[in-house]
Amino acid sequence: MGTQQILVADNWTTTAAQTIVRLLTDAIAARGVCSLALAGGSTPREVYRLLATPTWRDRLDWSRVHVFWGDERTVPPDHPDSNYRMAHEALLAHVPIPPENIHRMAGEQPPDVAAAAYAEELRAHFGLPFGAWPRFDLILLGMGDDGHTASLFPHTDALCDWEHLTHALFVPKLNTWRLTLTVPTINHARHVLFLVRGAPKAATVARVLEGVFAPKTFPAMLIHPRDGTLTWLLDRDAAHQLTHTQPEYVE
Ligand SMILES: O=C(O)[C@H](O)[C@@H](O)[C@H](O)[C@H](O)COP(=O)(O)O
Repeated sequence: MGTQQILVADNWTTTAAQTIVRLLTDAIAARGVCSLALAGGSTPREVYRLLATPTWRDRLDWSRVHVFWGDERTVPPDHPDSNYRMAHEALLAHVPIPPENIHRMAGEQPPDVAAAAYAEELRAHFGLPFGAWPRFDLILLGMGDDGHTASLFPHTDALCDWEHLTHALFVPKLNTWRLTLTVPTINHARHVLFLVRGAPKAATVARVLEGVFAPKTFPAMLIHPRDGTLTWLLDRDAAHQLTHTQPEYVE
C-alpha cells in the first residue's frame, strides 16, 4: 500500500521545486531515465518558472527527463488555455530537453482520437504489454475548488474508467471536452505530488483530506498510489481549515 504525507511549506514554490528535482534525480539514478507528468492550470506555473532558472535548470539532466501531461484542454498547443503552452512558456522552452522527450496530448484532435493516441504513446514509451499500466516516476496534480484533479471532474464518467490509460470526457460545468489520465494510471505512479495553495482551496483541502469519502463529488479522494507515495504540498492558506490532520511544517 502507498504512503501519504501532508506538507505545509512557507517557501511553497522552492519546496515544490526541491521535491520535484529530488524525486526525478532519484529516478534517473535508479533507472537512467525518468517520466514526469505535468499538471495544468495556474498553480504550478511559478514552480515551472523556478525550475527554468539557471541555478535550478542545471540540477537535472534534462536529456533523461520525459515529460507528459496529466490532462489537457481540447485546444491547439498555441491556445492560451493549453496546458502544453503554459508548460512550454514557463519551463520547456528554457531547459535543454530533447523535443522527442516531450509527449504532448494532442488537444487539437477529436477528443476520443487524442485520448486513444495518447494511450498508445504511453504503451510505446513504457513498453507496456496489453493490460499493463504505466508507472510514472512523478505525476504532478493540482486540485480545483470543486475537488477535481487533472480533468477528473465530479460526477463524470471519467471517474469510473478503470480500464483505459486515458479518457476523453465532456465536462458539463465547463461546456467543453477534456483529456485526462485515468485514476488507475495515476494510482500506478511511483510518486504523486499535489500542488495546492491559496485560501480559496482551503475548504476543499479539508473536505478531501478529512471528510467522509465521497469520490464522485470530490475526485481528488480517488488518488492513492497503490505502491507509491502521495504528497500533498500546501501553503498555510490552503491548510488553514485542517482540523485533525497533523501536517508536517517545512520552511
Ligand atoms: O487543466 C487543468 O486545469 C488542471 O490540470 C486542473 O486539474 C488544475 O490543476 C485545477 O483546475 C487547479 O487549477 P488552478 O491551479 O488554476 O487552481
